[in-house]
This record gives sequence, structure tokens and C-alpha cells, in this order.
Amino acid sequence: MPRNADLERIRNIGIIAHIDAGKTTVSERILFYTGKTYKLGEVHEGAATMDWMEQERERGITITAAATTCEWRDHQINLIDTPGHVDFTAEVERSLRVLDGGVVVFDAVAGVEPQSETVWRQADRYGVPRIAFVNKMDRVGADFWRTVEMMKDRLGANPVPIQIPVGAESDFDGCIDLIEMCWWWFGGEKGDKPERREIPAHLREAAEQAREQLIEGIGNVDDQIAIAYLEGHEIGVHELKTAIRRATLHSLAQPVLCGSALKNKGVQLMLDAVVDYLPSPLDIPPVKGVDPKNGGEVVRHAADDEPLAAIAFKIVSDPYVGRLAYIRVYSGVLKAGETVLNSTKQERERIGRLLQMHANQREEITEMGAGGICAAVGLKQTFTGDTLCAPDAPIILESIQFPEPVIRVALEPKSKEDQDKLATALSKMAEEDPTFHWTFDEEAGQTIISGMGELHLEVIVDRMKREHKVEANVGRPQVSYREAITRPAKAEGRFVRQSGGRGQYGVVVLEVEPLERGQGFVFENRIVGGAVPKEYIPAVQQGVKEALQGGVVAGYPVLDIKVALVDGSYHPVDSSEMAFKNAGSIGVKEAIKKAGPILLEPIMKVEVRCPEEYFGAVVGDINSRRGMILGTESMGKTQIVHAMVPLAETFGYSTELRSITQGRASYSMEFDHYEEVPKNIAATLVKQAVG
Ligand SMILES: Nc1nc2c(ncn2[C@@H]2O[C@H](COP(=O)(O)OP(=O)(O)OP(=O)(O)O)[C@@H](O)[C@H]2O)c(=O)[nH]1
Repeated sequence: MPRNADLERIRNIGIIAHIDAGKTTVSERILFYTGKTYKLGEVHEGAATMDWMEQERERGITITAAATTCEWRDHQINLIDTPGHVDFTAEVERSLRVLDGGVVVFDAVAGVEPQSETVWRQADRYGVPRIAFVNKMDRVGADFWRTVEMMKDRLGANPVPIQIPVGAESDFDGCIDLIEMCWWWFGGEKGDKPERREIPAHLREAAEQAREQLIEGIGNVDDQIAIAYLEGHEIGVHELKTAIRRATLHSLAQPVLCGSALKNKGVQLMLDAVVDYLPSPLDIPPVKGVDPKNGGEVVRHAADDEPLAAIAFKIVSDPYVGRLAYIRVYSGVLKAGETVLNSTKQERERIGRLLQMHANQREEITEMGAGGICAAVGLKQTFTGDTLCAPDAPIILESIQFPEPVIRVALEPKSKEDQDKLATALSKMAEEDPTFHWTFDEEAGQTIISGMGELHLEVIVDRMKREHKVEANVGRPQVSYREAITRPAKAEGRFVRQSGGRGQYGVVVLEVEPLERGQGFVFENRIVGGAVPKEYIPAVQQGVKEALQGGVVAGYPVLDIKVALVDGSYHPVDSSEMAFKNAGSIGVKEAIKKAGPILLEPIMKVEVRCPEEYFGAVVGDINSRRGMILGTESMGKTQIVHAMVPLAETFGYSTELRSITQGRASYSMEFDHYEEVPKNIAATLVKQAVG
């Protein structure tokens, strides 16, 4: 049996956190203690097993989410490593889509950082139950309780510490378990010999108080504990653990643990908590989808005897086996050698081999049942987010939504040979990463790549050079502006050529109106009485859609617009799809011109942390970048600045920040929303576009 645990003994979890909080180190320790790796790799010396890609090793960041299987206390844990950097949101989104529970790792010195905030909100959206691990308790400035308070303030979470630290900073010496009321001390060279000890006398009172708080915290969200508490009953270990599990599964509370992954302290207790408090596939609601035949709702339970329903959540091109698709099975059994239906594409696909991935080895398996995660070789047409199901019981599961790229860079291959290799390389990378797009601009003879931020594209260019051996000149990063309209308008689009022979005839009347931000494009057919015959309506829609790719202000794509086809006329002989398509394009451009078109630019949410003495310089610099300060906070001697800054003004920010703070500040940045470009700047952009 590949999925060598009963369903209730499976945990599909992700380690999620801000960059540098220690996810990779924590994951490494997990694999060590669960016996899958025998050597502890030091992340930044490049030995870490999870970070297998070359740049990940060099940069010390985890870019690709890898699914890894390990065992703990007779439970199978499928560990999905997620990247911390916001430029890789797609990785986080897709992981959250298939996780059942999360371990959120915080740095005890930095507390709650912006990416933890973003991921926390994403996890809320997907209803993922969480436990928190306050890592780096050994660092100078580590503060367990401050991190717990920040979880309340910044995340609106309900953190309930189930441990308290013994000592802090260099004196950090294990954790007090508030449920069993004992001290866990981590002996052995690798912390692999935990020892259960009496709580030290000087911490007895603090532990009693913290246990009281824990019971109160759980009592606030759990009636059984509330009643036992009010009636003054002694609450037993089992009773308390079950109540914590209930509260965690319903996302009413988040158990908080502490430790130091680097110093090998606390990780085993965190694994215990994964088993004790995070959901099995049976604890999450049955998955829902639609029947592609009639659009009706279909529900699938996590059981092997239900029809197959699975989702492909990651495609990678693997150096050994080629195209590899990571798959989460929700119901039924996925079998090697069988044909399944890709219901998203309406294509049948044959599963070649199935693999279970461990950090440093892969195991060939014959099948994977409900609740499991594995990788399949041989799928040709399946992409991220596609549903795979039984051909006779089709279902389409909700796909994974990815944001549109906001930044782009032009590439010019150095030689003819590079030119040929470039397209192959970029196609491969775009297949793996849904937030990375590329196009070839015929007019300029340039290849344009676009993505979610400067770092995102830097990594792509790096991979292009190293993995695919393509040499290219890289242009300066450019903002992907958008266009939108500000008021409704109406216009006619005529495409009429009738001078001898068979002519062209298509006339449409279109109404446009602005939609709320994020709504994209909506087309409505309001023709009554056949002013435009039915068979030409898809052509009109197509013409409109193509025209929206290049707006009237400066040629950028038009967003958030509703276009209604309200009237028109046709000719019995001269009308054609081509004529109506052209009429649609002309009509929508005319309407947009009258609808107060504007240019929009991406605005980034920025958080900077710096020592007090640099606060003025940091704020001044943000102001000079058309930034808006949203607020500031202090945390000890560190100042935290929250701001919104247009993407166009953020290029090269890391270098500038380093120079004004002598390298003592850190920042994070992510796309937040689009806003109108100020008139004077828009005028320059328009001039550039025209000229
Ligand atoms: N002092 C201390 N340092 C730690 C601890 N855990 C991790 N680190 C260090 O923190 C740095 C970041 O750790 P990683 O494990 O790479 O963090 P990450 O969150 O995976 O980072 P990304 O992959 O870049 O998102 C490394 O230098 C680690 O050695 C800890 O418990 N204590």
C-alpha cells in the first residue's frame, strides 16, 4: 500500500512563513528526526536536502514547493515546503489549495512579519487550520510572548500557547509542556534525545499561570472545557488535547509552540502537535466541484471507494524523468498505467508511473488512494490547477487563481543559437510557474518576460542562463501598466468595404461601462430581433477581446470593463465573421475613447524595518518615491514603516535602502492594487508610447 497509513493517520501539511524565519531549517530537522535524511544540512552551505535547485542553494531561499513524505508516531506526514518570498505567491497559493493544515513558523526576534501576514490571510481564505512555531528562541532579542501578542494584533488570530520556553537567547533550554506539565530538555548531539524532566522550581508558577491561560483560551471557544472550568473540575490531559484539536480544526484557535530549529530544540514536539492537532483528510469538508455535463454540483468524500477526483497542483520538468505532475488525490484511487480524464481540458490522459517523493529519494508506487499526495510521470496535457477524474464520473474541481504579472523585462538573445533555445526554455519555465508569462514582440524583435516582481524575473533569467544555457542581454525592468475607463459610453463600429465583387459588411453598436477593480472583462449580448445574426456574435466578442489587449491611451491592456452589444446591422451576402470581428474591435476602441480612459499603475505594499536612527532617511526616501506612509510602529529599537509605493518607483530599492541605512534595514514588498497614474506622469508615458 503506497499510502501506508489509514486516512485518519495522514497529515498533508505545509510549513509556511516569512522569508528567513527558518522554514527550510525546520523542514530539514523534520526529515532528520523522522529518519529520512541522515545528515543535517546547513541551509546556507548548500547541503539542505529540500532546496535542490542550484539557485535556491546559492540564495538560501526556497523557490519551488516540493512535496515530501515522512513518518512520525505511526502517522504519514506529507510535507509541502512553501516559499517565503512574496514574489512567489503562486507557489504559496497552490500549496494552500492542497494542504489540510499548516505550521506557521515565526522568527522569535522579528515576530509577525509581512509575508506571514499575507500567508495567514491566504490560509484564512482557504480555511486551513494552523499551529504556530515560534522559532529562533536562541537568538538575541528573542521574545516568545511578544510574538504571541503580535499574532493577536496583526493577524487577528487566537493564539493559545501550549508551551512556554525555558530561558531565552543563549540560555534557551527547551520547552515546558503546559498540557502534560513537564519540561522537555533536548539532549544528544542533534537534540535527538529529548528528556522529560520536572519543571524547574523557578518556572513552576509561570507554568501554572500559563496553563490557566491555555484552559481559559480554549474554554472561550469550546463549551466542554468552559463548563469543566466553571465547575472547577480537574481537566485531564486527554480531555484538554481533544478540545485543543477541536478548536484548531475549526480554526477557532491556534496552538503555539516554541523552539530553535538550528539548535535542535522543540522540533519533535512540533511534530507531535502536527499529529495531535492538525486535520487528517477526513477532518476537512468533502471536496466540491461541478459536473461538466450539466453544471450541477458534485461532492466527493475522502474515501477510496468513491470515483477518482484529484488536482494537479504543480508541474515540474525533472532532470531524470521529464515532465512530473504533483497530484493531490481527494477521492478514489489513482493508479499507474490507467487512463484518467483531465476534465478541465476534456482530454484523456494516461498515467505512466507514480512516484512518492522523499527529500532525497523517490519511490515508485502502483497507486495512491484518497487523501494522498504523489507525483505522476507521463501526463502531457495536464497543467497546474487541472482536475483529473474517473472518465465515467466527471467532475471539475475549483481551479487555482493566480494574479496577473505586474512587471516585465525585454530579452535579446546573444546569438541565433540562443534565440532558438530561448523559446524552449521560457515555455518550460512558464509551464511550471503560472505567474510567469512571455511573448515575442515581432515589431521590436524582442522577447518580453513578465512576472510578479524584480526578484521573480531575476530568478527566471538566472535559471535561463544556468539550466538552459541561453545567453541574452537583459533590459531594464518595466512596469506593466493597465488602462481602464471612468464612465459609460456608446459607439458604433463599422467595417464596410463594398466596392465591386464580394464586399465586407459588419456594423455593431457597443456600450461600455466601468467595472469594479479586479472584475476583468465581461461581455453581454443584448441584441433582440436579430440585428446582428447569432452566428456572428462570437466573432464580435472575439474582436472586442483582441482590441482590449491594447488600449487607446498608451497601448496597455484594458481592465475591468463591461462591453454590451446592443445593436447593429448586417448584409445578407457581404457579412462575414471577419467583418464582424473587425467591427467589434473598431467599435470598442471608439467607445473607450469616449469613456474617459485612464492609465493605471501597480501599487506595492511595502514594509521596512530599520534601526531608529535611520527612520528619517527611510521615510524621506519613501516620500521621494511618490510613496504614501500608512503608519509606523516601534518594536524595541526597531522602527517599522508601512507604506504604499508605485511599482515604477521601486526599481533598485534594495540597493538604495542598503546605502541609506548601511545595510541595517530589511524590507518586503508585494503587489497590492492598481491606481490611476498621476496626469503629468501619464503624459510622459503616452508620449513614449506614441513616439
Ligand atoms: N539562531 C537561529 N537561526 C536559525 C534558526 N532556524 C533557522 N535559522 C537561520 O535562519 C536563516 C534562514 O533559515 P532558512 O531555514 O533558510 O529560512 P527559510 O524560512 O526557509 O527561508 P527561505 O527559504 O529563504 O524562505 C538561516 O541562516 C538559518 O541558519 C534558529 O532556530 N535559530
